Amino acid sequence: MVVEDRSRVEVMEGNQQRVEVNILLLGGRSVGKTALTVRFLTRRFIGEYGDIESIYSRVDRIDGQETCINIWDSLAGLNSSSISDKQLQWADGTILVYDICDRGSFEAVRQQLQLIRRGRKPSSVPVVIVGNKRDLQQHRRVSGEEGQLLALTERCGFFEVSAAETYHGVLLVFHQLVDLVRETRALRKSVARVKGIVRTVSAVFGKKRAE
Ligand SMILES: Nc1nc2c(ncn2[C@@H]2O[C@H](COP(=O)(O)OP(=O)(O)OP(=O)(O)O)[C@@H](O)[C@H]2O)c(=O)[nH]1
Repeated sequence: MVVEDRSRVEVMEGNQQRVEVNILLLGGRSVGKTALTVRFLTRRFIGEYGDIESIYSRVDRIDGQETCINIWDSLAGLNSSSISDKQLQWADGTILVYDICDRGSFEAVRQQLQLIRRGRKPSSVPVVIVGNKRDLQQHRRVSGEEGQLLALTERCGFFEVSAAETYHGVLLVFHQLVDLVRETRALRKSVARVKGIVRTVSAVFGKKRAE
């Protein structure tokens, strides 16, 4: 029986295990993907970021488990809702970012969600939706309720944050997604285990019936 195990568990010195989680950041232009990534990695907000697409890593201890979080900070293309197959295959979980002052970026998140979920069960692809730039309340174009409703109907996590103002909210976003990825992996493993038992039992009883 072949069980697909994407846990990528690495055994380190002293028999400690390190888990790897790949997180893909998507969203329209200038919604703050790099700002969120930099905030999470360095606790800082710089203000201006170049147009660079990169994969960054940070190691955290989450629930007593050493976890290497790899973050693919994608560049929004001309068509802000496009996602490559390579990105989808790489990601264990996705953060979809919109700017609360830009309705177009909210619609782009809706479209990206459809692309990610194409032909897959919602439970197999953990997604957290993030409304960024919460500090710019006077320019708000997307209400918190709209964001929440989208997340609820699509079974995603949801946060409104300000990469410019706080580190803690940003930390919660990344950690919630890591939790969701770990739950999904555990579920996948137990389903595979049950399928294996069912197969063994059917093989034994099938043989007995044939004798
Ligand atoms: N006021 C405010 N500005 C923010 C916030 N987050 C990001 N910005 C600003 O928004 C602009 C775009 O931020 P980026 O992080 O470069 O956005 P991006 O989504 O990576 O942009 P692309 O490179 O186009 O994909 C920058 O000028 C940031 O300073 C925020 O929480 N509040």
